[in-house]
Amino acid sequence: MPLRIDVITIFPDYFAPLQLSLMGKAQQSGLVTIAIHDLREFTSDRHRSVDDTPYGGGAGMVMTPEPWGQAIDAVVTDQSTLIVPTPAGKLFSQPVAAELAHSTHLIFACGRYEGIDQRVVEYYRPRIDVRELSIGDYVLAGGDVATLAMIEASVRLVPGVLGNPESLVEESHQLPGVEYPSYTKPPTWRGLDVPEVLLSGHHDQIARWRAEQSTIRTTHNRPDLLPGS
Ligand SMILES: OB(O)c1ccc2cc[nH]c2c1
Repeated sequence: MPLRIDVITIFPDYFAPLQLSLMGKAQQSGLVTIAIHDLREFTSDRHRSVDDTPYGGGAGMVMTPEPWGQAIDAVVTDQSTLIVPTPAGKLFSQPVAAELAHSTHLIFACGRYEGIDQRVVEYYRPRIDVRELSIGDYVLAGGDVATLAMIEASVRLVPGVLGNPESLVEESHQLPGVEYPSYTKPPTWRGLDVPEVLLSGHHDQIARWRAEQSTIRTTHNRPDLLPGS
């Protein structure tokens, strides 16, 4: 059963990259199906409007609930997970990507402006799994880029998508900490040599060096990921 993904957005063109590279191959292989829906197709006024002023005042506009209700109703099943990208959401992570990779149906609701009327989340929460997710502590102009990131991080974990599943084993955020630095040919580049141990053929020494480098890199870049932190 392929993973089905429906993306609802006012900027369908943002998702053209999903036809390229690994994401494109995943769709061609039938492991994943991805459909992009223009929210404005679900409006009923001549201006195809999707936003209005916020109750309670404040700057900006809020996305009105009804187009979202119409759009989500058009694709939702009781197997769906509705994902709403928002800076206010729980933090997306590699474990969350792994969960999504093993889902049946994902619906991404890509908000813009100041976000989507909260009643959309409230309406679907009793009916299906609803997850408000953030990709980090910064604010984008909408949920589209966050959705692209979450789709790519999740789809690459769908069994069969990556040619060599071995490459998943040692990558950052799979194991505690971040991964060791990588090198390839040439052995010397602009006066910089590849660490000698990597050319030694001593696999135990290479494994030890890589574990040390992972710890050094994690300590320097992501001490929060160190075991026991
Ligand atoms: O930074 B974000 O992840 C994000 C997500 C959704 C919306 C909607 C309006 N601004 C947004 C920002």
